[in-house]
Amino acid sequence: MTSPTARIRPTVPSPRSLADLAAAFGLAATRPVPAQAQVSAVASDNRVVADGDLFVALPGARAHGADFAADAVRRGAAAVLTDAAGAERLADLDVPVLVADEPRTVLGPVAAWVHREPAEQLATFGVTGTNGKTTTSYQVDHLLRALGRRGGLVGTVETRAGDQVLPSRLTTPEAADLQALLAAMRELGVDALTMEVSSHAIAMHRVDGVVYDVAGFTNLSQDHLDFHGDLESYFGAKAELFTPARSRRAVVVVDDVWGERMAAAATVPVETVRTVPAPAGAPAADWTVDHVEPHGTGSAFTLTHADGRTLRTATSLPGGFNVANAALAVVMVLASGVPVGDVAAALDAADGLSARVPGRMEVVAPGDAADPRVVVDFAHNTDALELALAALRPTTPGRLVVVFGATGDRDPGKRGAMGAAAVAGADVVVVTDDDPHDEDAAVVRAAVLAGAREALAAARAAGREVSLVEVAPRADAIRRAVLDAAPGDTVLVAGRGHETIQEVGGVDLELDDRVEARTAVHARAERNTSA
Ligand SMILES: CC(=O)N[C@H]1[C@@H](OP(=O)(O)OP(=O)(O)OC[C@H]2O[C@@H](n3ccc(=O)[nH]c3=O)[C@H](O)[C@@H]2O)O[C@H](CO)[C@@H](O)[C@@H]1O[C@H](C)C(=O)N[C@@H](C)C(=O)N[C@H](CCC(=O)O)C(=O)O
Ligand SMILES: Nc1ncnc2c1ncn2[C@@H]1O[C@H](COP(=O)(O)OP(=O)(O)OP(=O)(O)O)[C@@H](O)[C@H]1O
Repeated sequence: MTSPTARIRPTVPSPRSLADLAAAFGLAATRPVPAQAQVSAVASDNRVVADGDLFVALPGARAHGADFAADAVRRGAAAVLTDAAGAERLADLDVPVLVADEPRTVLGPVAAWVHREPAEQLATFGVTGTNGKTTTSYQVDHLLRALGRRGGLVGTVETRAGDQVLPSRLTTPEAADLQALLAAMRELGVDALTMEVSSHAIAMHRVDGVVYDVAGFTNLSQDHLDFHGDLESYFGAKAELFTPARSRRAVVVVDDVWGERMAAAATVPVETVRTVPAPAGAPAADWTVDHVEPHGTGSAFTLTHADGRTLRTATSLPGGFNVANAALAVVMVLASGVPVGDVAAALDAADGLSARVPGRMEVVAPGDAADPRVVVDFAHNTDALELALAALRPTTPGRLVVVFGATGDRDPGKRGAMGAAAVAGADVVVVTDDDPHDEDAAVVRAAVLAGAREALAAARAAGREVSLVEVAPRADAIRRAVLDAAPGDTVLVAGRGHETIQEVGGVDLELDDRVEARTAVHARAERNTSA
């Protein structure tokens, strides 16, 4: 995770009275607030504080923000908001200090207030779910731009505000940064915001202060249980998004039981989308997808509402799960009130849902008579890995090769399952490193290999020959997989997608799977020409 050094914020400050802020939120101050005191923006990290900011010093797992308040003031912070413990440490600070019981729970509404509720001046779309948030949000933004809107995008890969693009640190930014970003978008003339809403963000109040016009749910499967503890808590965190405090309408994919439960749990109007044949007894969905057919590198499909509205379009991304993402994106835009005829016309003009999503089923080499196809994907949990392999199998005449690992310091429970999923879905399994973080990479690989080896016996009993190798570091694994593959094979490099930094033992190493894969493809070409 790179340190924050910059953030997108409005260029023209529009200060508000600190005394009015304290009154509006019932915040006590450690000393009287001067009547003329003003704040123009909010920051919760001293490293991005600018002149006139309110610095919010949050208690955290690794530090208390109060430790950074003096530096924040040196950088121009005009006031501090913190909890009682923080206020005790800041008795000598020479700016006003406001006190809240739970600064994290007021941070979002306070930042929205300071920036004059920017989310209310944008059409806002939020996407949550274990997998598909990035892909779906890119498709929503693509469709909104095709409809002539000036789209803003916030998510795992990047933050786009008008023509400003900044790489992302978090999938969902902290509330102070998010509200500054929304205010900057408003200033730039952006009129529609699409963003990913992670379950961490909901649980940590990062999106408090935003009520999404439309909130979408992709799916839920095992991930992030190291943070949420169990699936029910993980589900509960996501369900919070589909309440009046956080959204006005919900669109829920009901392809799995968690989707059905989410549709039932939502306390805002819900439109359901079913993209696979309904199991017996399942309630009818509002929207259904059928007539799915191969279309270029992806699929064409028909979306039909129970009231007869229908449209046919396509996504350029492979796999049934990308039909689900595309259908969700279309229904989210329809749910915002855009007539189906306008959406259909925009899709026709924009070649369907054809957003290129960095590191999501990104084709590095198309494959030809001399070389294998090489694809880089972000699949980094069991469900995603299974689906990514299944998506590539039908267009792989030769062997399906997968190069992947598991993240260190996260969710050890999913490592064996990922190893097993790789053996079940591929012909050649290369276990390597993902982002080890501070964990011993060999220990992580061993856990993945253990699950793979167990599945190997079952695969061989079923008559499938699967080869399993361990190669580290990751760059060598990618190179070896590409050099050893044959024409007609597909090499899937999974887990890191768009990422360009690998965190190993606290050190940020430059590593981009796409660059490594491309280099290996060129090495094949040189080997073939010199042969
Ligand atoms: C579990 C989690 O989300 N923790 C986040 C949380 O950490 P924390 O509360 O422990 O804060 P801390 O690091 O102790 O710092 C305390 C306070 O001091 C401030 N500080 C800290 C250091 C400094 O130099 N200056 C400074 O002002 C911090 O901004 C913070 O307000 O607040 C920090 C400051 O914003 C975040 O950096 C940190 O995200 C960590 C790095 C993280 O890895 N988060 C991941 C798990 C995450 O949020 N992932 C989801 C996506 C998940 C998915 O779907 O894949 C995401 O939305 O990105
Ligand atoms: N609807 C889906 N169902 C299951 N798997 C999916 C779906 N959409 C994408 N995937 C798989 O999950 C991976 C992650 O997709 P994407 O980045 O769109 O999801 P995400 O929720 O944003 O992930 P993250 O929160 O980690 O950024 C993809 O590379 C693909 O392998």
